[in-house]
Amino acid sequence: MTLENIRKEIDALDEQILGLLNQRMSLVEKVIAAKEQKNLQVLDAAREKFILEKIENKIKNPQYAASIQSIYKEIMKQSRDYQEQKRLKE
Ligand SMILES: C=C(O[C@@H]1C=C(C(=O)O)C=C[C@H]1O)C(=O)O
Repeated sequence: MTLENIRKEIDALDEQILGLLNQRMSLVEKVIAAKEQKNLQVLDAAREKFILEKIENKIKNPQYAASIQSIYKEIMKQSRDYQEQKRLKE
């Protein structure tokens, strides 16, 4: 496989990842209102631990584990930061 072809596949996957991240953020938007109704704080450490454990079991190559876990930690951090920013604006 040539570099050009590999990058074409990466670009196609990035399209999918972007679509999913857009969907994830719009669900985070709904989480904000749901948590406010129940008076819950933004951070739910138990939920994040559950997500990270679930992910760990789905990683096919153990060599990717640290990278994928870091990506997920960052996704959840950005999700929390977004929620906090929204709360500050209200
Ligand atoms: C989105 C939520 O808020 C936070 C962010 C999470 C996430 O991005 O998956 C998970 C737990 C919370 O710390 C949630 O509570 O579901």
